[in-house]
Amino acid sequence: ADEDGHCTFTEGQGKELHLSSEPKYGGILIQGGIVVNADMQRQADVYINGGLIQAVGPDLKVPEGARVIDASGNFVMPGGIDPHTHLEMPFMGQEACDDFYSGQAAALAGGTTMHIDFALPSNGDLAQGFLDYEKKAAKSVMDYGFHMAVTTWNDKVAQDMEDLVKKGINSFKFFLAYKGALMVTDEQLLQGFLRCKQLGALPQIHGENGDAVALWQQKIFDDGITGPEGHALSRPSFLEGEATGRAIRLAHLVNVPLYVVHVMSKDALDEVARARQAGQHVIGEAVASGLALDESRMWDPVFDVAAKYVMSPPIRSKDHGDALQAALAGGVLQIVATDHAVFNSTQKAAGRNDFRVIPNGVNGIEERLHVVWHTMVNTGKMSPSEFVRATSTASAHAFNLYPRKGVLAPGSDADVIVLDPRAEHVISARTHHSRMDTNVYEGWKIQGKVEVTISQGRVVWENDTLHIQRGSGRFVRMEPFSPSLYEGIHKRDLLRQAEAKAHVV
Ligand SMILES: NC(=O)NCCC(=O)O
Ligand SMILES: [Zn+2]
Ligand SMILES: [Zn+2]
Repeated sequence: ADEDGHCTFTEGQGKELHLSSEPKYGGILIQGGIVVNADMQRQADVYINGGLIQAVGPDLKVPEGARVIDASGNFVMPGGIDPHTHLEMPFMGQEACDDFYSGQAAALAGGTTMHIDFALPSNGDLAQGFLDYEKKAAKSVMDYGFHMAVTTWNDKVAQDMEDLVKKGINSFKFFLAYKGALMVTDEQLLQGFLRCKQLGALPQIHGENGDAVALWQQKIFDDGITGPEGHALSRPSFLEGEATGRAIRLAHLVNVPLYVVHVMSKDALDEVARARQAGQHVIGEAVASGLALDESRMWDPVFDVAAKYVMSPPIRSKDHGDALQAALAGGVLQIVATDHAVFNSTQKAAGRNDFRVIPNGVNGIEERLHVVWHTMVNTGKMSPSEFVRATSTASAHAFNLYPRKGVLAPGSDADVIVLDPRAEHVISARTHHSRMDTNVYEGWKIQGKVEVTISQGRVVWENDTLHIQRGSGRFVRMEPFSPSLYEGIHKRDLLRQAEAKAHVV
C-alpha cells in the first residue's frame, strides 16, 4: 500500500484483458501436485474449465490448448473460506478501511477465494442493512456471502430474518458485548435463537459479558489507565467464558445449533469443549490472531504499536494461544477465520487518550492461510488435510456450501490454490494488499507460500501479481437447514417431549 493507503497493484481495465488467464476453450490443467482435501491427499492433476473443476486424477488427458500449471512438489488445495470478516464496517465511529475491493484483493493474494462478511443492520433495520451491504459489495472481485447481525428484537426483525433467509443468508450474529451499540439482552438472544431454529439458520455469538466490560472499562479508566493495555485489563478471559457458557446454555434450552465466533481464551474454549462433550451441536471458531499472537504488544509504550493489537475479545497471553492451537489440532475448535476488521493508524489514534474508543480490530484476511500453515502445519500440529478442513471445508459444511465449496472434486467451483511448501516470504505492510498501513504479523518469516490462486476458474494471483476486475465477484446464496446442523434437531425435540411426558403422573 502507498502512503495514502491505496493499493499499488493496478485494477483490470479492459474486459477480458485482466479478467482471465484461462484460455477460452482449453481450460487449465494443474499438473503433478499433491492434491489435498479434508479427507485425503494424493498425487493427482486437477482439470478446470467453465469455472468448475472437471476432473481430479492421475495423468489426466485434457483438450488441446489447455493451459498447464506445473505443480510438482507443491500442494494443490481448495481455496480458503474466511467465514468472519468486516469489510467497510461502520464501527465505533469509524469505517473499516478495507472495502470489498481492497479486502478481497488481499484475500486472493493470500489464497482465500470466498469470505462471509457480517452485514450490520442500519439503525436496527436488517432489511436496510442488507441493502447497504449489497451496494458496498458491488465492487467485489471474488465470491462472498453474508451473515446478518441482530441487534434488537421486534416483529420487524423477525420478519426481516425470514426475508433474508429467502435471499440467501443462513446465519445471524448476536453480540453479547458492545453495550449501548450492538449488544443484545438474554431475552433478545433467546427470541433470536427461537427464530433461527424456525428458519433453519445458524445463530452465532460474540461471547463477552458486555455489562461487566462496560463497568470495568470505566473503573480501569478512572484508576488512571488510559492506554491500550486498559483494553486487555477491562476484558478478562472469564468474562468471555461466562458469556460463551451462558449463550451455550440458552442454545441448549432452545435446542438450536450454535456457532461461537472468535474463541480467544481457555475459558471460552472450556465451555465449547464441555458442550460438545455433552453432545450439544456447538461449532467453535478460532481466529488467526488468537492462535498466533499474544497480548504482550498491548503493553508497548508506543501507542501506535500497542493500538494495532486491540481487538475484542482481546488477544490473550501465550498459554491461551497454546490451548487454542491444541483445541484446533484436536478438533474441539473446527474453523480458523480472521475477524479481519482494519482501522489504520489515524483511525486507531482516536483512542490515544482513552482505550475505550480505539476502534477494535486486526488484519488477517491475506495472512490467515500462511499464519496457520506456519503455526500449525510446519510444526507438525496439523496435517495438510487438517489444514484444509479448518481453513475451508468446515466452513463449507457449517454454512451449507459443501460440496460447491471446500473440496477439490468434479462439479465443485474452481477455487483452487497452489502452495509451495519450500518458498519463504516475509509478511509486511509494505508489500501486503490491504489498505492498512500496519500489519500485526509485520516481519513474520513464513515457510510455505501461496504461489497461485484460482477463483471462479480464473488465475487471479500468480508471480506475486493480482489479475482482478472490479465487479467480477459473486454473491453466493447459502441455503437454510444445513443437513450437518439440522438433520437431527426435530428428532431431538421429539425425544425431549417424550421425556417430559414420561414425567407426568
Ligand atoms: N473483533 C473486533 O475487535 N472487531 C470486529 C467486531 C467483532 O467481531 O466483534
Ligand atoms: Zn465479535
Ligand atoms: Zn468480528
